[in-house]
Amino acid sequence: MVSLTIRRPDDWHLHLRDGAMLEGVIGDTSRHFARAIIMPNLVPPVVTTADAKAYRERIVNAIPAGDRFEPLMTLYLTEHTNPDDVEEGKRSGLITAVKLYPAGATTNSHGGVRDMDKAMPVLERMAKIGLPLCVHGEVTTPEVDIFDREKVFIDTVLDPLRKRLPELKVTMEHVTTEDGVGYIQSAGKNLAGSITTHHLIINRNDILVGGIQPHYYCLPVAKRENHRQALRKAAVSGDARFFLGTDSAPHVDPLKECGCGCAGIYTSINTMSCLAHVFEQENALDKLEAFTSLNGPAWYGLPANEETITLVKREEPVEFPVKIFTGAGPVTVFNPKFSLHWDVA
Ligand SMILES: NC(=O)N[C@@H](CC(=O)O)C(=O)O
Ligand SMILES: [Zn+2]
Ligand SMILES: [Zn+2]
Repeated sequence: MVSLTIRRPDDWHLHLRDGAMLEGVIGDTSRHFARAIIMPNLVPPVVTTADAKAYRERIVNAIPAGDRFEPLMTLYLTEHTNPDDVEEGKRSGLITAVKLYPAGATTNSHGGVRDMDKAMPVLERMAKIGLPLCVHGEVTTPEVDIFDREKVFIDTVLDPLRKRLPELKVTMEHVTTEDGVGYIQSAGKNLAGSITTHHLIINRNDILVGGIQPHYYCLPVAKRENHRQALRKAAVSGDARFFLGTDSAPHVDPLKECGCGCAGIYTSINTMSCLAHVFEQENALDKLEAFTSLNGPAWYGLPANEETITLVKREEPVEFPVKIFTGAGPVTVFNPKFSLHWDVA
């Protein structure tokens, strides 16, 4: 039997939601992952340190007995965010990053930033105290084609911001294009990127060919095959600037399977099996640990986990449920469309 032991992984971009959904999904992450950066796009969003403290408590209370899991909290940046509150959040150890959602870019982002100038006082403070900015890197201008939103964001928002504030550490989250990969590779310092599990596996055909496939729809939307290939190369390269952020984003099926389905793919439960498969296909199983367990902590200035997990390759396919049933309703699990043989022992 083939097996692989790596340091316990972390997820550097995760949606846990709240209430019954939180209770229904958290075990799928805490089973394998030691830590995760928790996205703040609740309704209403997590905007102050006090909000984050209360949300953290709700998360900790939902962790299944016996699991060890540390939620790393983020604040949702608005045009009214108070720099002192942000600094207090970092100093107290509660806040790991601040999240920029351009207004309207994705699920629950209407309270995000419209005018970057208004966010500058907070961003300047973050640069000063060494607090990273996580960005959903898409413009929302209606003239820009949805498949070009990431590239245009880099050219018109991210690059100018980084020139204006070179000391600000920026994580480009859920990178989906070769442009994003190239921009990160060419940046001198203070820029890294997370890559999701599903963007290593699907391209835009999976959403649109043979009928519209809502469970492959997420934002940023999956792109052409050449972009998927660029993401795979970056993920398996060992380059310390790329690490896993699953962007596992549960929505109940009725909200995805309808006339205006929302964006988000649920991958927490089978992410490690999918990733081992992808890294093996790329002849790069020796780079899996860097991607899931080493590069992320190094970027966020945290120690790598001491505990390990062992992945084993089974003869028979490992079966995952088609859906999980949460108290909020059913959530369809990401189907990679190949059989999975790698299992976390
Ligand atoms: N990725 C998604 O498609 N959806 C995320 C939001 C986000 O990360 O952009 C969600 O909260 O559902
Ligand atoms: Zn996003
Ligand atoms: Zn997300």
